[in-house]
Amino acid sequence: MQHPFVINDQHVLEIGGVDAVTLAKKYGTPLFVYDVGIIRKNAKAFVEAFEALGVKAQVAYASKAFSSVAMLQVAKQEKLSLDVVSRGELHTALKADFPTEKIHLHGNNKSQEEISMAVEHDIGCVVVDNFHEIALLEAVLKEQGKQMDVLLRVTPGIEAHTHDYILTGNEDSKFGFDIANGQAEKAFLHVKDSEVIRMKGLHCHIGSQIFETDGFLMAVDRLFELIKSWQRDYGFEPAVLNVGGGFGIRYTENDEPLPLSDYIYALVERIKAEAEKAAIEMPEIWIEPGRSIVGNAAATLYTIGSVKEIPGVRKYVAVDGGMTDNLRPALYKAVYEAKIANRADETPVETVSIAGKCCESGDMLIWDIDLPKVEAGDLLAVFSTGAYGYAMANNYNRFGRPAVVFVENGKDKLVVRREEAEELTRLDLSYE
Ligand SMILES: Cc1ncc(COP(=O)(O)O)c(C=O)c1O
Ligand SMILES: N[C@@H](CCCC[NH3+])C(=O)O
Repeated sequence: MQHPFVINDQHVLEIGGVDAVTLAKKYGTPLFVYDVGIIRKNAKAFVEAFEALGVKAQVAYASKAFSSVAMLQVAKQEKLSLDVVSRGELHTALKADFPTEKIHLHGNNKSQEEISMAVEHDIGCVVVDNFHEIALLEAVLKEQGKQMDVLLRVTPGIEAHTHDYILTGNEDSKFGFDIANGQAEKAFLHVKDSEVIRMKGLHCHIGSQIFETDGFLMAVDRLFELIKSWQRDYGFEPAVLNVGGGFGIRYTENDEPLPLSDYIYALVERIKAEAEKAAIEMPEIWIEPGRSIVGNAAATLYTIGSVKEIPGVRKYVAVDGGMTDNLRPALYKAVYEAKIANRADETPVETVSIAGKCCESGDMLIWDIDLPKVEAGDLLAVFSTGAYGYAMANNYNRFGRPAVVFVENGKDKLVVRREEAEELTRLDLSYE
């Protein structure tokens, strides 16, 4: 299935029960449109899989994929926990009145300010990443007279490259404590003896956009090797195992995502078996899905402007957005599918390339896509833009960031206002 939306009898794409032409007229373009029902369905798929297996779990939405007050309110309604990686993401969570005990702070270089804010608001846990941070956290905790649960982020030496997994002897990563070279154990020994840090368990994250369960299972095996040795040497038993995010979604026909519950069934089975072998109590399982919660829930609507044909070479179809609202094609050569939203069931007749409007030749949203004959004023819907789209939006060329609309059961609501040109000078100070 190319996209999860409906084409109505006026031949127009509908998202969450509202047609794209109406949305574009009402809110302008470029416009991120989320079908909130899909976000809820994705969240429930994880939560209900754990419930069905009777396993204690936390599904922490990785808010880096798309953070806004409305999004975090939906996450809260769906009983998710939350992974934040910055002061801004934590601030957004507080604005959304997210239960602080369900917030986990991540980051490979957390500042004293971020750590202080987390401790001040009594968040649920800090995922510690390096020795510098352990010292900062201890100092802040002592200063505020508090204690904090932590997970130790370890690098298990497994790197997932979508379909294959590479075992690297010496993990080359800016994140976490390496298991192989003993850093993880050194950090564990420090944390275990701390008066203010409570060692709750282990965390690992092997990558993103992963389509198979094998990589996760290999990571679980590595974690249990570690747990068994720490259990033998120090009597350690983890209360929590956090295996990160990375569950893959469909961008194009080359992507074949698993049902989200499949990852959970496989993970729980392996963790149960390993816990039994190690004769320890089944730990709580935490996961941190980002992309798989929001990625396929949104499309971006653009208005087509200039159409430039270079005979025998290429037809460039330019839209009113580009790398400022979707950096992924320029950054990762990411590939997307799209449709002309106002004539969504028309048969493609030509191959064109979709250009953004930034002053960069590399600002291309889609190379070589088959579309019906397009003209200025047509509406282009690019699918699966819900994760790392708005989140990585930027102001290059001083374009304002697009608006975001949530649609559910035929009702649309603006949840992030469009950034207007006047707002782009709000931080500028005069030099006259
Ligand atoms: C630690 C951590 N957790 C969770 C995620 C979310 O990943 P995804 O959006 O692929 O589920 C990431 C990003 O890769 C991450 O670095
Ligand atoms: N931003 C990336 C993923 C980074 C995942 C976070 N560690 C993307 O768009 O695919």
